Amino acid sequence: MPMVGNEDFDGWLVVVIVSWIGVDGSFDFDGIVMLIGIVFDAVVLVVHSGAIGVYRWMICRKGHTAIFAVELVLCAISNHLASQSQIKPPSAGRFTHILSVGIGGSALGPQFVAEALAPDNPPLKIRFIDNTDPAGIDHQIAQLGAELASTLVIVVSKSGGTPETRNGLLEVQKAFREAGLDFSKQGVAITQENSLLDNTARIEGWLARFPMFDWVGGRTSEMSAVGLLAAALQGIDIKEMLAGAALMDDANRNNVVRNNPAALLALCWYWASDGVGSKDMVVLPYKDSLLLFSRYLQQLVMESLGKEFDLDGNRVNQGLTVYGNKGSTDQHAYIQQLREGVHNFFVTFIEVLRDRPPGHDWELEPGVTCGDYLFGMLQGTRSALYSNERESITVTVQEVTPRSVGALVALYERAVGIYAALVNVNAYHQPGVEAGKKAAGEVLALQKRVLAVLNEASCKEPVEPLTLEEVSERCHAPEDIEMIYKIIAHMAANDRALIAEGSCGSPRSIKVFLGECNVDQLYA
Ligand SMILES: O=P(O)(O)OC[C@H]1O[C@](O)(CO)[C@@H](O)[C@@H]1O
Repeated sequence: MPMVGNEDFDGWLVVVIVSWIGVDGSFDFDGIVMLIGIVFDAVVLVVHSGAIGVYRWMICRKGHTAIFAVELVLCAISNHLASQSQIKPPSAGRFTHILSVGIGGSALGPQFVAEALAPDNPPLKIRFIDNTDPAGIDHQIAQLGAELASTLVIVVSKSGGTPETRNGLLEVQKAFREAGLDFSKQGVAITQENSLLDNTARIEGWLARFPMFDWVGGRTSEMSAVGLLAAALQGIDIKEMLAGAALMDDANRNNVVRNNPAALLALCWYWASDGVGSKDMVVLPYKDSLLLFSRYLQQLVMESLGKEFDLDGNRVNQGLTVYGNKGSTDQHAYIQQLREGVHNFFVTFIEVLRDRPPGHDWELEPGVTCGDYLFGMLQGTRSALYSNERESITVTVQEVTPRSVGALVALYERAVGIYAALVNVNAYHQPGVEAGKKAAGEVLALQKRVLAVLNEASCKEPVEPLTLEEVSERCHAPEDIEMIYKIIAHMAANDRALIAEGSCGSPRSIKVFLGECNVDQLYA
């Protein structure tokens, strides 16, 4: 079990300990050395392509335009914070809450960092709307209750046009109207200049707008305004986060691969999954505050690496599946299968050495603390997996601080870039997501046609309930009959269509109509 690592970066520690089972129990370091050229060519290429969130690398290069962009955001955030005492909601003494509206890369980083680093009693408590689930949105708004009046709403969307985020915004604005509040006095946008969201915020005169730059990817945006504004408002030291990320970036520029954490990590992934994603990455932080790290990594890794084609246009269907929750909790859920079942994974243990802040520990039995149990569970699971030839990587941090979290974010962002270069895919686009978005748009368009047909039949005297076949024929979409059934079942469950005969459990039995005739034909 070789051990390689980078130690003691200015008071904090990141060690990558790699345990693996080669055929002969060893690792081929010559193999790594041969890969350095590829890795570093790739890193340079990636940086030069500008298609990234590797802006910290750019910061070091004085004179690069990116430095101005990044400093602009930091400056805007600092100015905002400096003047925070003067910025008050119209109907409350001060802001007490943040409601962050965004999805994917515009939510996962801030969620992870809030869970990892927000103090127990932050100056502003954060909540998230990260879906277009009406009940989920209602829940967040209901939980805020009267404190909506002292809530800062941060709407985050790089593109400024993501439907879920737009819907969240519209729902929140409705809640503000119903509470008699002026949303524009409490709304902040983080988005690309001139996006739909940017224009909306500008025209409606929102409290503030922070820019997001084209070269900052959504899933690599935690260290941009996306992550930093919310973090700063929660009282998290964002300069320390940036310092940790910068230190990690420095380390990752080291062209001795065994001293380069991101290259090591990427090579471990490559080795463990045969460079084709043959094994899943199970991420197990042994620390409650890092619970959301695996969810954050799931997008970072899977959206970046899960690609149909490589850069030469070959169909490769690449990717690395990521899942995980936290240890030792997961030992009582699925570790049984990891130890003894199908061997289709490798584990990443995230180990945190500091159990509690200094002076707070106590021994719950002679010589043993609660944290010692957590430590023992991690080490025991790691050894048990190893003894059954299950590979694992251990990333160790001294403690969970803004600095180490910044370093972790940078470590994985860079590792993803390097791995993408190794397997020759573009880590910085997501063409596959478009297919689902397009199909969702088509479903909504079909729903409008269904509504128009049902409306017309419901306006007849007497009302004409229709079978599914009749609806699909009148929609000129017989091939979409299954989707039409789904649409009608959904509308019926929400009292927006009525079942005259039959039941949704037997699609061919149903006859459907609308409860009322809409003479204005709004659905057409
Ligand atoms: O920040 P936006 O543009 O709203 O996008 C949110 C998320 O949607 C995606 O584009 C995928 O649909 C992600 O890459 C992104 O993080």
